[in-house]
Amino acid sequence: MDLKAHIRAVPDFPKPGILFYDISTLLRDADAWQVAVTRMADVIRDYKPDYLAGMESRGFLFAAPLALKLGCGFTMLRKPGKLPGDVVGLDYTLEYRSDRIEAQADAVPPGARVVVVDDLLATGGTLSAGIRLLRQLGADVTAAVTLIELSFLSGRDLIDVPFASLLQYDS
Ligand SMILES: O=P(O)(O)OC[C@H]1O[C@H](OP(=O)(O)OP(=O)(O)O)[C@H](O)[C@@H]1O
Ligand SMILES: Nc1ncnc2[nH]cnc12
Repeated sequence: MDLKAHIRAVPDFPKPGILFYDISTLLRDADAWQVAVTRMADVIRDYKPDYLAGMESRGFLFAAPLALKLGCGFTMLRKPGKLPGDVVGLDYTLEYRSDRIEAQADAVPPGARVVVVDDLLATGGTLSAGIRLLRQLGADVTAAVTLIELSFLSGRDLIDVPFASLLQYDS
């Protein structure tokens, strides 16, 4: 199946000059979503994760079904103020804004093998922050995987673990 045929490119969203790769059209098609998850699972399985960490929010749409399929736990890396209990956070800077992500302090046990999952890699800021936050918790981050990679932004240069994407775009 050609998964790219299920992703809609929307010009000038959310601001002029940005070509937005919209996964809504893929999620609407049960077969396409299933194929995407199955192919991502085939990549992730080799890293033998104990847990998958999903980046809020679109990352959850892949990380959660992948965790069920692979039989591992799922933990959420969330935008600030969403998680109850003791949390650890990390501030990071993107191309034109700064942001913060948080995890529960007991999200994964020290030494756990964790693969970080998101829908899309652009500048790499979000995924790289997720990796650093998990390391603060003592996790062994073994890989990072996304459905989409915007190769022209070279975000993978920021990712210091093995990185794989299913679909690459050059513009
Ligand atoms: O590689 P980067 O430049 O960091 O960009 C990629 C991130 O941007 C999008 O999330 P967004 O912040 O738009 O949030 P959402 O998932 O809640 O839509 C996307 O889902 C990735 O998480
Ligand atoms: N161009 C883009 N399309 C969809 N999601 C994004 N997140 C960051 N850049 C994006």
